[in-house]
Amino acid sequence: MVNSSVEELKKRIEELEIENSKLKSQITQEQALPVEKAVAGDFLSLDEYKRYGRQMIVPQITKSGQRKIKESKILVIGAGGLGCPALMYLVGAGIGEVGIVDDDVVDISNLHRQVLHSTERVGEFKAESAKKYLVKLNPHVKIKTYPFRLSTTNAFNIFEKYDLVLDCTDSPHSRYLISDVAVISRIPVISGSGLKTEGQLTVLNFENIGPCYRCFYPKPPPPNSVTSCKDGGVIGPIIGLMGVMMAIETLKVITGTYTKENFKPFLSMYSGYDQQSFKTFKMRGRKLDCISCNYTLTREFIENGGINYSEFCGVVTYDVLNKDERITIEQYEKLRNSDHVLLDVRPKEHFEIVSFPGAINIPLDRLRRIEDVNQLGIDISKPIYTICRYGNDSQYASRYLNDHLKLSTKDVIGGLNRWSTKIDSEFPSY
Ligand SMILES: Nc1ncnc2c1ncn2[C@@H]1O[C@H](COP(=O)(O)OP(=O)(O)OP(=O)(O)O)[C@@H](O)[C@H]1O
Repeated sequence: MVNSSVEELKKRIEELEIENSKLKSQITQEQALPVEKAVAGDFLSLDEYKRYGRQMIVPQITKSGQRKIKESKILVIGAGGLGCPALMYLVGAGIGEVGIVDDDVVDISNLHRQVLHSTERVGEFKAESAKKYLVKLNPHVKIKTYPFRLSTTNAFNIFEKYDLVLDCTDSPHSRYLISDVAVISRIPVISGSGLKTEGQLTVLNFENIGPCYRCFYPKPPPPNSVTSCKDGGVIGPIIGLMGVMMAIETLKVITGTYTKENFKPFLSMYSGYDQQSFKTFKMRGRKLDCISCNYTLTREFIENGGINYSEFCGVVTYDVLNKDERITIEQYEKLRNSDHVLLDVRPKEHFEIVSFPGAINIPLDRLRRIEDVNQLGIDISKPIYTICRYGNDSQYASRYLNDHLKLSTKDVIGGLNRWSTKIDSEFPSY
C-alpha cells in the first residue's frame, strides 16, 4: 500500500515535470513566434489596439501619433539608471525600432536603480540584459543591441539608422561625442542626468535649430570635477524619474508636440528633496560660434580622430604622487598593527558605511582647507598613511599634506576597494 502510493507519487512527479517542460517550451515558442499581423489595411494588429488603446485616446497622442511612434527608430545610449526607465516606457509605448548601446556589464551596485536588470543577470552585458526584459514587455518592438562603447569611429554608422537619440550616459566626454555626432547627423538628442537627489533634463538639436550640448557648455568642466554616481551616489527613483521624463520628451518630439515654431530651448532641473522640486529655465538658441552647430566639425574630422574626447574633457589619470610616496595594499597589510596614523579622506557618509578601526576621517575637501598642521589633530610624529575608496583622493590628500603642510605621508594604492579584493574578502565594498 505504502509502496504503491510512493510509486504513484513518483509517477505524478514525472508527469508534472513533463507538463512543466512542455509549458516552458511553449513560452519560448510564443516568444519566438512572429507577432500578430496588422489588421488588413491598417498599421496596428488587434493586440496593438488593446495594448496602446489607453494612450491613443489621449488627445496629445491619438491614433496618428501612435503611427508616428510605431514608425520611429530611437537609439538609447547607456542602459543604466536613466536608460532603463526610459527604455521601459518607450518600448511599452510601441516605438518601432530601438537600439541599445552599452559596453558595460550588470553589477550588483546597479540594481537599486537600473530596473531592467536583475540579480541573476549580474555579469551579463547591460544591452543584452535590457533586451531580455524588453522583448517580453512588448514583442512588437524590434530591438537591436550594441554591446560595445560608442566611439568616434562607430558613432556615425550607428546614428544614421535612427531618428532620435537618448543620451543616458554618465560622463562629459560621452555627452560631447553624442551631441557632435547628432548635430552632424541632424538628429535630436534627449539628454538627462542625475546625481544624489537632483536631476536635469533637456532636448538638444531639435529640428537642427535648437542648441546642442556645446552651446550649453562650450567648455568642459575642470578635469575630474564631475562626480559620478559611483562616487557621489544617487537615489534610485530620482534618476528613474529623469529617465521617465526623457521618455515623455521623446514622445513629444516623435508625435509632433514640439514644432519648429513652438519649441523653446529649455533646461529643467529637479531637486527631489526640495519643496520647490521642479524648475525650468529658458535657454538661448544655438550659438553662432558653436563649432558643432556652425558645422566647423565634420564627420571625417571626428572619425579620423580629430577630437580626443577624453583629452578634451581632461580625463586624467591620477598619477599625482611619486613612487616613494605610495605603498601597496600588501605593504599596508604588514604595517597594519604598527604604530601609525591612518587618515581616511573619504566623505563622512562613506566613512560611516565602513572604515578601518582607528582610522581618522578628514574628508579631502576639508583637508585642503587646513592651513596649519596643528589643525589636523593627529600625531604627526608617527608615520601617516592616507586612504580612500579607490586610491584617487588619497593621492591628492598626500600631495597636499606633503607640499603644503610639509609632511611626508604616503597613500595606500587602490584604497579600501583593493583591500577587499586582495586582502580581506569579508571587508564590505560598496
Ligand atoms: N560612450 C559610451 N558608450 C556606451 N555606453 C556608455 C558610454 N558612456 C556611458 N555609457 C553607459 O551609460 C551607463 C550610465 O549608467 P549610470 O549612470 O547609471 O552609471 P553606471 O556606470 O552603470 O554605474 P556606476 O557609476 O554606479 O558605476 C553605463 O551603463 C555606461 O556603461
